[in-house]
Amino acid sequence: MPEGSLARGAAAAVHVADVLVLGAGSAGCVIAARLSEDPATQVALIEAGPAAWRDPWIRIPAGFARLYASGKYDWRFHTEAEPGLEGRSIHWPRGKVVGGSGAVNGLVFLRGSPRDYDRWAQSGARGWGYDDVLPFFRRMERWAGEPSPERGTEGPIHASEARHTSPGAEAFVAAALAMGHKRVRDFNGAWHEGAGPMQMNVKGGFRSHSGDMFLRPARGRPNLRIMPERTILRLLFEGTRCTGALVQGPAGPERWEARRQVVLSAGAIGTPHLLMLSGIGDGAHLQSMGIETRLHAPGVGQNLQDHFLQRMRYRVKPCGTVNELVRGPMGKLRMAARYAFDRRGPMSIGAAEANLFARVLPGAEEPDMQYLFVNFTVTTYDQGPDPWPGFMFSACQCRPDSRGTITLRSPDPADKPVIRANYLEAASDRRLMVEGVKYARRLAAEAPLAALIEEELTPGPRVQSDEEILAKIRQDGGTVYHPCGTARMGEDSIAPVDRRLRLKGVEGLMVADASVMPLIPSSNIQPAALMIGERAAALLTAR
Ligand SMILES: Cc1cc2nc3c(=O)[nH]c(=O)nc-3n(C[C@H](O)[C@H](O)[C@H](O)COP(=O)(O)OP(=O)(O)OC[C@H]3O[C@@H](n4cnc5c(N)ncnc54)[C@H](O)[C@@H]3O)c2cc1C
Repeated sequence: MPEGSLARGAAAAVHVADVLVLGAGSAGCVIAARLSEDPATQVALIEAGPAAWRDPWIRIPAGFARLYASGKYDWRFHTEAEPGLEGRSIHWPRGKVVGGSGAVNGLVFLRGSPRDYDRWAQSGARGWGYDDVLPFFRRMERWAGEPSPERGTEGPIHASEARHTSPGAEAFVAAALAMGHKRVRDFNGAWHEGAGPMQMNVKGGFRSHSGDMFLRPARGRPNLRIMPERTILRLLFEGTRCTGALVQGPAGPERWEARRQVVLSAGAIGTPHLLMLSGIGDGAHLQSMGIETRLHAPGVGQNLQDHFLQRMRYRVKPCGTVNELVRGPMGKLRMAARYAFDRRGPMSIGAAEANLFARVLPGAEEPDMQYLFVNFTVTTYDQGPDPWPGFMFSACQCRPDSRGTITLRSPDPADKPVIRANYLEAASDRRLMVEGVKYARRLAAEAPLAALIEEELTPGPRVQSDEEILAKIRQDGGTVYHPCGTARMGEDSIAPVDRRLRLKGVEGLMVADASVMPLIPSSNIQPAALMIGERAAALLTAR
């Protein structure tokens, strides 16, 4: 196999562990921490990014926007020119740091709907229905709200309702109630339709992520080696058994060997990329890249799903939006002082402050759109909040039908893979997005919001017909950063991974991250990635 431009130096230093976890992201940190609870199991965890658990911009919830704009800890992926978006290429940030995307994400902590997991089971991931996965959702979380059989209270990831509600967020929820929605008591409970304050993975005003909450407390264990700043180049094999990985370390190439098990947790982009670099993927594609096919697995890199969104941006009357608060040093100082005083205020909020799940299409049997309220507007994140009072909410399709692909650009591990999201390819997605914008306008016209809004900035008042709305969505729509499904579980012959997370046709290789999701959950997907990490650890320890 070609090693590419990343591999330098001559002989690789050899390291051995019982279990080798590849990728210290949301799922990988859970797996390494859980497996190393057994002192007899030697665990090694390999990660490309640094161990920056105490970086204040990771810890402060509002820091996500700064990390996003700066590109710090980001793999900086981009899609190809998207045909459905007038040829625009979309930035796909992915965490490159211990904690992975969970260390840089927007902290929205929603599992999706119980039905999502029943659909997983129906699609061929038997044993992953809601009743099967619920114990693992409960195991990883520590919910600070009202106790319920659906919620865990003893896990490492802290979850709570937003510690701050702005007048805009209150108006958003009130407008949804005026439309006839119910106020949701627990968005991670049995049924989640309606509106309410956002749940976030926050502990005492700080981000609670698996790098910090699972891995950091485990780092003193003599049987756990955490190896940051190492790029995995490809997997190693003996016959049909995966035996380890070739890694580019700070001082040269390293061979990491697993006596018992390799767990690939490099995320929805990294996992299929590494599989293909290792000769596991569609044979014709691998051949076209000059890579010898070890296993013809045409499902690797297929079935890519993501949540697409359209932002509804508003210029509003002065009402305590972040746009107003950050204007001038005094505003910033006040926000910082408030946060320093009691860890509340706008800096305690991640990507959204309030939420609505709604049925938009006539006859829908369950919510098909998610609306996320944000107490600021940006034209682009790198410019920061707009210079006028403003807030926005995103209309996100819960379960898109369009499917994308991840393929190789070259056999060189240093070359980023080719990402095609194929947003809006399915006619059903186009229709729902258009209806989603129209529904958002009805919400904005309800008295509590209408009293604050001065002007719709995006899509804008000139955009009225369905054709105009769709054209605007193609020009302006974006992503909630939830790629998944690129090495899906299933029983059919195309699904690369079985329901025990084993890569089919290879021994000793488990895949455990967002890539195994057969179908995208209806809302933000990190809780599901954490749940997969818990389940993977349980599958490995129950041998
Ligand atoms: C900007 C942003 C905002 C988001 N907002 C939210 C949100 O608010 N709520 C929510 O639920 N979800 C959100 N998400 C999505 C969520 O964070 C991810 O879906 C989830 O963290 C994925 O977990 P994972 O374990 O599959 O992969 P990741 O957490 O991405 O972990 C993969 C790890 O593998 C490492 N890796 C990959 N390739 C290699 C290699 N070759 N060598 C060494 N290491 C490698 C990566 O560096 C990374 O640490 C967001 C994501 C982003 C990027």
